[in-house]
Amino acid sequence: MSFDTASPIAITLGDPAGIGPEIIAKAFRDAGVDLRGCFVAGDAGILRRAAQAIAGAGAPALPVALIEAASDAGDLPPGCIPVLQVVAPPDGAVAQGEISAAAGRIAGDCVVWAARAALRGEIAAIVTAPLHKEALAAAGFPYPGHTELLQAEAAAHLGRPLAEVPVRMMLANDELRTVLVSIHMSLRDAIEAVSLDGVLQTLRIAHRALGAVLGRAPRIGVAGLNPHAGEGGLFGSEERDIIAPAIAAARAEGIDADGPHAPDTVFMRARAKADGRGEFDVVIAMYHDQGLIPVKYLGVEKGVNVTLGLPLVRTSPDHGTAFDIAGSGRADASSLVEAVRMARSLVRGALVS
Ligand SMILES: NC(=O)c1ccc[n+]([C@@H]2O[C@H](COP(=O)([O-])OP(=O)(O)OC[C@H]3O[C@@H](n4cnc5c(N)ncnc54)[C@H](O)[C@@H]3O)[C@@H](O)[C@H]2O)c1
Ligand SMILES: N[C@H](C(=O)O)[C@H](O)COP(=O)(O)O
Repeated sequence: MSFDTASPIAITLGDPAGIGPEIIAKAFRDAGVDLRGCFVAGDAGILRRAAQAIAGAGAPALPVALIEAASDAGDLPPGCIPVLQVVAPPDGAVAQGEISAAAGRIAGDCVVWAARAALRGEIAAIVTAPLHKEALAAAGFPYPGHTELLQAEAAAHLGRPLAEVPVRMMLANDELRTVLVSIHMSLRDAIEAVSLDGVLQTLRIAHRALGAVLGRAPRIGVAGLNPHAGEGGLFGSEERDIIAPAIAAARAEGIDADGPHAPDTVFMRARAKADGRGEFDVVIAMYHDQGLIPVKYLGVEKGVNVTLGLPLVRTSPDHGTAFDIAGSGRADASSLVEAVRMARSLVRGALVS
């Protein structure tokens, strides 16, 4: 699939009770060049409040410019926040730092709007500001996060069952990438989800997506599930019975997969060294925290979340709604700016199926 690199990029508002609107306002203020051609799919009033929060009470804030259509985003000069009003304005001010169904509804509706616009080809990519999963659930969305919501929107658009549009979460910074076998589920369920099909599908998706970006087969390191990758069966059998056969099947397809490796050391082996290369281009992690802790630990300001397998480009900062600092103006916008940069490079390289 090819993408129109001149098309605008939608940044979804995120949960208005969290730091999403503030980091968006900060990104437009401090990284105007990177944000050219981007617009906010959201609510103008919430963005005005966020712009004021980062400016400080009484200080002049970055103006919000309402646009009529996504295609107007590229016409605006830097020094403003282009907003397309895609939701009804909330009744009254949304309380910051609190979970609410109303805030979850606004956050979710903005993502649905952006997903449909991207699937219709009206925008080049989606960059999602963080939403709160409990608020999303309180609003009645039957998805744990963006990834699953976007998968459902894509499947509906393509007229295919969900299982035929498999997606995976990748977290990446300039030193390390990881792709997860399973995402938002309990640890018990995640252990059950380590299946031959699930690991093999993850390897295929990572191979295809990263191959498009790197221009060669990625070197994929596969983590085990158990301590020391099972220590020869002493600490578990999933490596021998499930993960190793999945790696062998992938290798038979020409995928450069290696492992299973001890989960506590495979990430340091993959991490880029001074020459910019690590032993692996990406690590396949067996569950959410196994993969995300190493990447987030390298710096919440650097990581980018990318959904692999979608027929659209979607990136996101690697952090959440940070209710503890929402409204203070202290939130760091770097990861959002990285997510915009990553979205642009993916639009150019088409890291999608
Ligand atoms: N892309 C997303 O939508 C996304 C990503 C991760 C978490 N979440 C959701 O966000 C909610 C809160 O999650 P959490 O508390 O576990 O993680 P969090 O990332 O919101 O916060 C963890 C810590 O990091 C700090 N922090 C986070 N982002 C920051 C930034 N940009 N600048 C400065 N400090 C920052 C917070 O203040 C907090 O101390 C949950 O509902 C979670 O599911 C959403
Ligand atoms: N798993 C992600 C993280 O911890 O950063 C986060 O929950 C976002 O997930 P979605 O992109 O599916 O909303």
